[in-house]
Amino acid sequence: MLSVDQAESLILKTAQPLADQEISTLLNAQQRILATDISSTLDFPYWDNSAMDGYAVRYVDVQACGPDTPAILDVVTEIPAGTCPSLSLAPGQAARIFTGAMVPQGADTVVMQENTLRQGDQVHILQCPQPQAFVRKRGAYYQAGAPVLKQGMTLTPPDIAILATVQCTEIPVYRRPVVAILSTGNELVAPDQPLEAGQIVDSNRYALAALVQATGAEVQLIDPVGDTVEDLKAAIASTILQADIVISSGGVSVGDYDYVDQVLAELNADIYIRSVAVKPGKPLTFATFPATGGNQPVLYFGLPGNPVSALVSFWRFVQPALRKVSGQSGSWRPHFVKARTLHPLPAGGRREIYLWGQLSLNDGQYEFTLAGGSHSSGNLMNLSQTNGLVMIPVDHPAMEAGESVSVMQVGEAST
Ligand SMILES: Nc1nc2c(c(=O)[nH]1)N[C@H]1C(S)=C(S)[C@@H](COP(=O)(O)OP(=O)(O)OC[C@H]3O[C@@H](n4cnc5c(N)ncnc54)[C@H](O)[C@@H]3O)O[C@H]1N2
Ligand code: MOO
Ligand SMILES: [Mg+2]
Repeated sequence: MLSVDQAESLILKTAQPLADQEISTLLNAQQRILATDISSTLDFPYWDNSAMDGYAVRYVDVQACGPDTPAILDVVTEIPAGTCPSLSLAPGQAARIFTGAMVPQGADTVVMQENTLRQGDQVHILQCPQPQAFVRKRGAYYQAGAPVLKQGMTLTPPDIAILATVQCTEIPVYRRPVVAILSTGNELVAPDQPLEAGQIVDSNRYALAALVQATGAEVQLIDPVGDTVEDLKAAIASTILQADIVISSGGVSVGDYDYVDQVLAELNADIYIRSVAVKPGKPLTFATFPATGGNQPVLYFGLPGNPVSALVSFWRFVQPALRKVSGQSGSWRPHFVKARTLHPLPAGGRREIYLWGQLSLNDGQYEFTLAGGSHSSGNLMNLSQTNGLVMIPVDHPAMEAGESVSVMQVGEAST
């Protein structure tokens, strides 16, 4: 049995980024992973432009003015946004200008309309502006050629605004990994089917699909498979041809109907992990199948069937691998924060324990509220709104309320 750290290292060493790239449009770029650095041949702002509705002036013409001694300038042109000024300002002249419009040659300062008085073809400047006030200079925010977005970034709405601004409309992104989700078990019934005695509704399929989708990968739902070697073998054999990653749940323990490891071996998978010293989630299978068609090997995660075990195993081991395979830069590992536990916690044993609950941020300090009810791996009813899992190290003594604990963040902390 491997320790959690050993299992994590082995998985992350084996998982490699998909090399394949594709082109995304701006409207589909949300959450995609950028495959190259992006720079632009354009400065930003593209040209000197006004930050206010008002008058473009020469600073020297207005530097001595005030409410009782206004500078009086001839308004010689009007420049709405989107037009190119047709003349240069000469001494004593001003241009009527609007927010976003190009500042004309000769002008270096914009006076906001509120500090002026318009009289016919002339404008009275009533307040002396700062030199270069309200002029957004060409290249002030970005100079052509500099990197603006980095390879490996997960694109967010502000990044998409930047891509549009630099006119990058064909965005090189990594192909999204295809992740197949396979539930195993004779007892499984679909959520909309009548439940017979002894059956259980297949919740793992939906929870895992949601978790995979949240990483930006593409979900491929496989029909649930019964506990026979033949059915499982057929299902896994066909699934590995269509997916980059396969996640199954159930059938990885030691029961007579737990066939996943046997089938993987019969299909010539390389099995790296069969169990991990973690609770919940001890029976975790991690294997690979050789690459087909020159791509990366297919990764196989056989998660335990217990609904909480399946989720915790995903958060702890699958999600980091998925981040790496997707081409994300930065740390793929789960994010742990130090928090104050609001409840006493049990002692650790021979396995690293994860207990679920709520992480909140109060006055700059994280606090962890342990979910009430049973922390059995078969109880998913108290998992609702889980955003943190407190980690109790191997052989750690019991903890009192108020002690500092390590919490794996699996959602946004509430405030
Ligand atoms: N003798 C031993 N028995 C068990 C051990 C052990 O070490 N020795 N380990 C236990 C632990 S820990 C876990 S975790 C489970 C893992 O079991 P499997 O991965 O083999 O999963 P199954 O036996 O198929 O199912 C376990 C449990 O989960 C329910 N289940 C399965 N699939 C789904 C699904 N898609 N949605 C919702 N619930 C599901 C299933 O009905 C069972 O109740 O093994 C222990 N046993
Ligand atoms: O490892 Mo099992 O997941 O403890 O219930
Ligand atoms: Mg079993």
